[in-house]
Amino acid sequence: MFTSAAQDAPGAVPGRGTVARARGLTKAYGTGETAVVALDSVDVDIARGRFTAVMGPSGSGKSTLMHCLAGLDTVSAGQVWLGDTEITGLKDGELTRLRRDRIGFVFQSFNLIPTLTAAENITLPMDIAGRKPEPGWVDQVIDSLGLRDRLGHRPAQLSGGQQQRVACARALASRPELIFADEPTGNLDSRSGLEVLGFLRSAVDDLGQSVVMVTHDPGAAAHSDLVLFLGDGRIVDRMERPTADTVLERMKAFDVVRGRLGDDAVARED
Ligand SMILES: Nc1ncnc2c1ncn2[C@@H]1O[C@H](COP(=O)(O)OP(=O)(O)OP(=O)(O)O)[C@@H](O)[C@H]1O
Repeated sequence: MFTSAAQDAPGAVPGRGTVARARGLTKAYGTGETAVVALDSVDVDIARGRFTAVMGPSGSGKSTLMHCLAGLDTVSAGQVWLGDTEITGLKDGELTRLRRDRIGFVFQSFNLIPTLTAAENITLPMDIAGRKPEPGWVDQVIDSLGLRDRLGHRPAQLSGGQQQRVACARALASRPELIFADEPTGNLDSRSGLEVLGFLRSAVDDLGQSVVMVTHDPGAAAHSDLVLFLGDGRIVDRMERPTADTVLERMKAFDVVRGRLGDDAVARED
């Protein structure tokens, strides 16, 4: 049975279960008059086996939310869980292991090691952990990304789209509980971007993965199942089955509100 708190949290999907969640998540940078509240008591459930996009105006707290959910940043208040593990309060070493073993990351800038081949990059986190990949799994990931004939290449010998596909394979190699993608198409041309988005989609549909993607691009968000909209450090809206047009319309509403606030500020100065 669901508690009302779980059902009310943005992102919750009854019957799915949550792969990550936060309650009262607050993150402030600095202190005193210069303090910036990047996240303001956020409650969120990330549904297992779904593709969730996070959108919002610049400075609304998207990256901060991702970093706090992924244990890349400490929180000022509140609690964060990955599965049943409360990550707020874990020691640095425990957090490092949790990120390495249970979370996959895809960044805008690929973050591949230039001296290693594609194959070595893909298995690097598992090699560091001293873990053997599940038989057949890494092969399945490599084939579904079309990387079989590129495995011996170094990053500089690959196109941007191919490098990002290697980064996706690395994120998936350990069969993580949750994959975080931070603007994964930001450095790609539209065709390569579509390939990466299609892969993240099939990682959810065909491989049973859970994905959270931060993006500025309504077209990218349209590949997700659910968009969470952040405004001023709070989740202010959610949209199931988004399309590029409906997401764009919702984002325009932020500009209208900002415009009104700007007018009010001018009026006050008068
Ligand atoms: N290290 C930091 N020190 C001080 N303030 C920070 C720091 N990181 C983020 N902030 C502030 O926190 C707020 C949220 O930032 P965040 O990067 O999470 O927003 P965002 O929605 O990801 O923005 P963008 O779309 O521009 O990347 C902003 O006001 C930002 O200036």
